[in-house]
Amino acid sequence: MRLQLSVPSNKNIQKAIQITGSKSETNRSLLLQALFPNIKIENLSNSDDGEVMQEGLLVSNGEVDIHHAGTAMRFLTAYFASQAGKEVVLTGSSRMQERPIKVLVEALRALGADIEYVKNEGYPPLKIIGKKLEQSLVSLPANISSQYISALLLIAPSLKNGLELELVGKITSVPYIKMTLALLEQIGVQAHFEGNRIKVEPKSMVEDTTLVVESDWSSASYFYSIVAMCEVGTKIQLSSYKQNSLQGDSVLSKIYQDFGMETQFGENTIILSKISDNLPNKVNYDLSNAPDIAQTIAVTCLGLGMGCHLTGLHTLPIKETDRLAALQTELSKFDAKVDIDAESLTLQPTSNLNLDVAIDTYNDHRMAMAFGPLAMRTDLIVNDAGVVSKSYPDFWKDLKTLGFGVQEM
Ligand SMILES: O=C(O)C1=C[C@@H](OP(=O)(O)O)[C@@H](O)[C@H](O)C1
Ligand SMILES: C=C(OP(=O)(O)O)C(=O)O
Repeated sequence: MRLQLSVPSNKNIQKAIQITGSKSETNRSLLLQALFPNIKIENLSNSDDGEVMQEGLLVSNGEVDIHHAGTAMRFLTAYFASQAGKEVVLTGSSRMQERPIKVLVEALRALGADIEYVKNEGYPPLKIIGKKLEQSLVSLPANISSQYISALLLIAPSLKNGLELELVGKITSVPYIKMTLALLEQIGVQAHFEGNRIKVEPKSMVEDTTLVVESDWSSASYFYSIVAMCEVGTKIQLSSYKQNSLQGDSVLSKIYQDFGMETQFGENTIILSKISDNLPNKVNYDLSNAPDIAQTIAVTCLGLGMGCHLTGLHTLPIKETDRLAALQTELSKFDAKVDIDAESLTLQPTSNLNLDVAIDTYNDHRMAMAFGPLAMRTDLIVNDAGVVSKSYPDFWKDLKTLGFGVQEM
């Protein structure tokens, strides 16, 4: 699907949008529910990633294809490895077969798991023969993806002696690890995270518990970007959100103050308001705790004619696409000057944006959604716009609700 996007006729938007549950919280909650069936879940994500996780958890034998879903790949690897009697080949899209998983496989093998690489050493697909894992202490690198750590923590309470992890190197994407621990706590599992060690106690049964998934803050980022590019006075209400979020991307409410915005927290809602046009020329952020909003912020800066220096982006090259390279290519189509290195991106302020640029999306939902808001500033085309379904299938419909022109070509 190729979409032509154009600016809303009324740039002073006043609308309300309901966003579905966080895909990160959803996929964790689903795994916990598979281990402890008396858990109930509310406000599940309607994303492709949530669906493949749900379907994957139902399989006992045969092939499980999780397509592009990193969390499903990593969480299900740990799940199947720990389930005696299950035997699967866990595979994914061609990009998933390029996303590394060795750190997790080696940690699980050290705990006693039976996992083999079907094609290339260190990458999916994996043949997993489920076993009762007997070991309870393992050490693993923490600087590549926090998802390996969350995967181990999620199965930890179901292991006979629980689990103790020693994290080696600088820990990346820390809020996602804390989210996992917070969900364990909500179901009554005891866990401690201090320095580079995490210990999770075993638990054979949990009380009846309902996990209420907060809506997705990474999805909210695109509305922050839209409001930032609107007239002063614009307000968009999003639900269902809370001030004490488990999601690190809720840092958006602070970051977007730099773009002349304010976030008001109500009961279950946030209202994003544009309150000032007085903006700095350049902003700097370390996004090692919130890597998924890097694309949104870079495009907001482009749209507002601001520069930015974004650091802590060392995980971006192994996500749905190499996001650093993809950002550089696509931002440059607007005549922007962009420099990247292994962990940072620098965008120079750009005043005149090229017209009718066609954005390539590289099978990456966030490339499509990050550039969508730029239609506030210039008409543009988004190629393969259907990629948004990975995390936010209703994205284009919601943009239409705000008055954007969204035309299939
Ligand atoms: O645990 C999670 O739910 C996630 C962790 C992050 O990955 P990394 O830890 O690989 O940075 C993030 O980018 C991803 O979208 C979701
Ligand atoms: C990196 C992402 O997802 P995953 O790693 O779960 O595929 C994302 O949603 O931005």
